Amino acid sequence: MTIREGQSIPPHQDNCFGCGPRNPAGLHLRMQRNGMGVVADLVLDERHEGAPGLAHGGVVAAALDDLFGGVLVVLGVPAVTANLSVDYRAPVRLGRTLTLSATCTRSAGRKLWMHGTVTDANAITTEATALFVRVGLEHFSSHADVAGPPFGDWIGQARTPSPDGSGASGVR
Ligand SMILES: CCCCCCCCCCCCCC(=O)SCCNC(=O)CCNC(=O)[C@H](O)C(C)(C)COP(=O)(O)OP(=O)(O)OC[C@H]1O[C@@H](n2cnc3c(N)ncnc32)[C@H](O)[C@@H]1OP(=O)(O)O
Repeated sequence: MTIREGQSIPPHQDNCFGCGPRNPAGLHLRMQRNGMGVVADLVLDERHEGAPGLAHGGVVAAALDDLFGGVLVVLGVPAVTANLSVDYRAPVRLGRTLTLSATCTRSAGRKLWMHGTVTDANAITTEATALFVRVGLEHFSSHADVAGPPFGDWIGQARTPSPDGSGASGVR
């Protein structure tokens, strides 16, 4: 599946907590391709509250983690989060239109390094880095049926890992 610049990223699957349209407890993220990365707007509300009037940090981390998963769709690389590190620079307020962006900064072997930010009115509130590790399709198919759309649509066309684990185009 080729996703053009500005085009919507399909949900990982309909019930994904981050981007699935069917998940009633989900964030319903809608991502678009931005270069070799993705961007999304997000408004958090009282369902996502931690301190009064502010977003729970775990929710913000989950949103960025899911955006990294969107970058994988752009790259066509099945991978999972091995490590996620979040710098909370400023409180994230509820009811604001937040801009989230994520990209892959580097890859080597099976490893991909991600970087993402949350901004509110152009000020960075949150910055995250993550290590993703490329996995075979059986990582997903051994737990559930992943043949159907939308998961199957794009994961079925993902490149199988090359012997050296490389193959993520557009990443260093
Ligand atoms: C086509 C697009 C597909 C998109 C995908 C859909 C996403 C779906 C939704 C997305 C939603 C959002 C995303 C989610 O929510 S993903 C859900 C949360 N993540 C998981 O559940 C992952 C669980 N963990 C595992 O399955 C395994 O531990 C993995 C697969 C990660 C590695 O186990 P595996 O046995 O396979 O590999 P390895 O142990 O030989 O390690 C390999 C290399 O990695 C290095 N390493 C490993 N761990 C760490 C670490 N913590 N810090 C630093 N380094 C680490 C390791 O040193 C080695 O390096 P090197 O020695 O080679 O240099």
